[in-house]
Amino acid sequence: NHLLYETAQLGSKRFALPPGNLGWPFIGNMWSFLRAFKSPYPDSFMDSFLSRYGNTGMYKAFMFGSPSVIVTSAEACKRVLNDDEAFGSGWPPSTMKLIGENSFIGISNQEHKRLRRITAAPVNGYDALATYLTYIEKIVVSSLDKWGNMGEIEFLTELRKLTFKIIMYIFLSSESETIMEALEREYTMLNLGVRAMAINIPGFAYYKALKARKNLEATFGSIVRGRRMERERKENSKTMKRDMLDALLEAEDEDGRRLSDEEIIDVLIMYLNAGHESSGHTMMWATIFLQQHPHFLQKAKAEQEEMIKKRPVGQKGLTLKEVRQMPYLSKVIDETLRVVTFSLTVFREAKHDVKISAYKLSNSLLSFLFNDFIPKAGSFLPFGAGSRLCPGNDLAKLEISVFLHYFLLNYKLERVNPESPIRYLPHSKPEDNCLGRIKRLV
Ligand code: HEM
Repeated sequence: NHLLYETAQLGSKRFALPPGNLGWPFIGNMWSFLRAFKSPYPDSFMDSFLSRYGNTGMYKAFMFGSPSVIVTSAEACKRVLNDDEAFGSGWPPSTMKLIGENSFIGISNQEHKRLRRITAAPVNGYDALATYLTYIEKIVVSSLDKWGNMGEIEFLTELRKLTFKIIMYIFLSSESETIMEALEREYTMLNLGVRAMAINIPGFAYYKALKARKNLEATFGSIVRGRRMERERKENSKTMKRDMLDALLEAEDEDGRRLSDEEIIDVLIMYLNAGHESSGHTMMWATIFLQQHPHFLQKAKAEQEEMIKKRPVGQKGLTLKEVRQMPYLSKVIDETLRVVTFSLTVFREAKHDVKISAYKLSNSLLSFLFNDFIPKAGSFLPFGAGSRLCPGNDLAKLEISVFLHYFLLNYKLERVNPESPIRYLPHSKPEDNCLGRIKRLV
């Protein structure tokens, strides 16, 4: 179920703002938000609005430094996500500083459209996915094999490295372990700052995140400059392998303007972040949930075994057609996405006052996915909707399906602390990063 927020220009004319409260001076509702999300009951944050103001689906609040409206009903969320005329990106300035002013959350709708055109098909198109499948499969098989021999591992940490390798390969053709490990560590710091209070003082998460951002900028900067030089040297070489960085370096607008290094760096920082955290966490949760429910695990495994039996003799590995015909596994992934709600919030800014239901919304807005889910067609939006629908949705489902295919057929996870408490920020995960052993089935 969806829950959107909106920053409101207080002082209504024709319509009333939704019910709610603006919390404490300066910090608004952030304290109760952080308290709830650092407790075992994150839902208590929204529950307090529900119990005080009723199930109106929209609530006035003060979040992330702005007066806001939280929108919780799927209907209202869809209205907002699909109305580009009334709403633009509205992420808090503190987040923008971390993700980049030239990234998709900082640029005009027109520029956003252009960069989506350049980047979406090469990430998510059928041909692209068919090409990536071979690489994803290779890396999933070798990673599982390696983890099987490693003893105790932080399963989530390893999965994040795995998904990071995949997105690095797609964008930069890079397979260098050292670069990857260093970048991955910086991303962990960056993300801890994204939903923290924007306190830029040594020791605070946001301060460390800004430092991580600087390091990411420096590394990507040297990668972009290096590639420009390499391309100049090999100007006419047809044998050069092309990846997303080449596409970004070649892109021109109607006036022949090319993207600057700064613009490319921000797009890379954003894509590589969005493109690995989410799928890594989803792989872990799907594995945990399946193991907690052996009946569903057996059904999911049986589907994979059945599929392999039907394969033509001589076929090695998965085909894209097979991956798209795993109805049960696909439901397992959807259910995981629904329960886990990886994208807790998205933010939008109203360009002018907008009336939704009986309420006025203005300024900026963000969405939560909420857990009192009443199944209704069109109310499940794990990848968002409208012009900012996740451009990596098919890639994500492909990665997760390939991983679960090989895991279910050959491995099991033995957790060290199956009752480990859960952390909800920046993303839900067991506190011990799912410490355990990956064991090969005999
Ligand atoms: C389970 C995995 C994933 C989930 C749940 C997820 C979820 C989302 C959601 C809800 C949005 C919409 C944000 C908004 O409306 O402001 C989004 C946007 C985005 N996602 Fe994903 N995502 C996933 C995987 C990926 C992958 C693999 C990539 C990389 C290719 C990716 C790249 C992006 C980018 C670049 C955006 C910004 C799009 C824009 O503003 O136009 N995501 N994602």
